[in-house]
Amino acid sequence: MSKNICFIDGLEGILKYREIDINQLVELPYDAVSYLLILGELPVDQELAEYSSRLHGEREINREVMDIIRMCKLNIDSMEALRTIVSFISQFDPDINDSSPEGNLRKAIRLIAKIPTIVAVYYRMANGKEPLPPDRSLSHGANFLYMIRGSKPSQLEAEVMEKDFILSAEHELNASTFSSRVTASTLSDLYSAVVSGLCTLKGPLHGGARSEVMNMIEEIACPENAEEFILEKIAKKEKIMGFGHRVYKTYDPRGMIFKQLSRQLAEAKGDMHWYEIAEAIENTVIRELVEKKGKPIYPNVDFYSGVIYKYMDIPPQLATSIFAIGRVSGWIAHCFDQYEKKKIIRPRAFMLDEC
Ligand SMILES: CC(=O)SCCNC(=O)CCNC(=O)[C@H](O)C(C)(C)COP(=O)(O)OP(=O)(O)OC[C@H]1O[C@@H](n2cnc3c(N)ncnc32)[C@H](O)[C@@H]1OP(=O)(O)O
Ligand SMILES: O=C([O-])CC(=O)C(=O)O
Repeated sequence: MSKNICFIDGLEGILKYREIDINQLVELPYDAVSYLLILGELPVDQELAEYSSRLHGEREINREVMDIIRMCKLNIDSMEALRTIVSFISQFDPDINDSSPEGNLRKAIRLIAKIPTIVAVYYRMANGKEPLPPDRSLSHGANFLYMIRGSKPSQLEAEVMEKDFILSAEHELNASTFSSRVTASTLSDLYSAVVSGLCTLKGPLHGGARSEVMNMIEEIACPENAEEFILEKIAKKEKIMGFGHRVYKTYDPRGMIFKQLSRQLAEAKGDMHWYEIAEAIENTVIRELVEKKGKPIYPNVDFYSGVIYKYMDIPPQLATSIFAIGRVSGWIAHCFDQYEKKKIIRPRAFMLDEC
């Protein structure tokens, strides 16, 4: 595979997957972006139809898996359930011991297809509702919303969910992808590598920031409270969740798209409340940290995505799992790249001083 999986220019705010700009990618179906990441090229129509049909046909989970999900406690973050269940389902994969590229692709498709079902089944059980079987006729985004809600989403909501998965899908050597790659570098199996990614994504300095953003917005409650809340956090030297990035020293291009999408949802629902709280937070952070202190602390991918979930009635408990549904294609693309290298990743301890 010749094209780089990801390119980031953190000073100019440019992001590409396989040489295609994120602003173009976000207009495609998630299945096409998943194919691009994993197989290296955008699919032609027939290839996309076949890939989607394989993905949509692998969404179901078996009875034993449902029984184990039922045993999870009801009040945990869905990431805890997801991490456990992904580890559990590897034993049912007929290709678990086939590490050929074809065997790995079949495992990849099962993982990408089943992860949204696991999250939705856990969520419905935890809320005392019967789980729903996936609907093969729906896109990745629409099917996920259908499985958690029990009714088909509006076209706008389905499109926003697809775009969320695309914007979350890949980001070079972020902490969770690095974890997955390290696991793959030992030639361990794909399920193990994805479990590594899940465990690392969960932390609040990484994918876990999304649910913290939602909690913060709820705590602030109205736009007039935002400034005082943020000033207090800054005075106490606390980090503001959903802001700052190791690589971007300007506005995260995905943050910009998420902001537009959350405004679009707010306008469509005729309710600017959550959007206005978010904008008041952003204005205060930019004024206090960027303009007054010269620190490049802008909204990252986790900030306005949290606002979107408020408009789609998605609870904080699901936020990081939704990130994982998108990111799994990126983890797998990196694992495939690592499997081809057949080289163990083993940094020296002094490199930690540079982290
Ligand atoms: C999908 C993702 O993983 S995107 C990131 C999601 N995480 C978050 O939103 C959590 C909040 N943000 C952060 O913790 C950080 O910005 C990180 C982890 C994303 C990046 O961290 P680093 O590159 O190591 O930056 P670091 O933490 O060293 O911060 C540099 C300076 O900016 C400040 N800073 C960084 N982020 C923030 C923030 N969100 N709020 C307030 N101050 C911040 C730090 O306090 C530090 O100030 P100092 O130099 O005066 O000590
Ligand atoms: O790249 C990183 O460090 C964090 C990350 O996963 C992202 O921004 O999507």
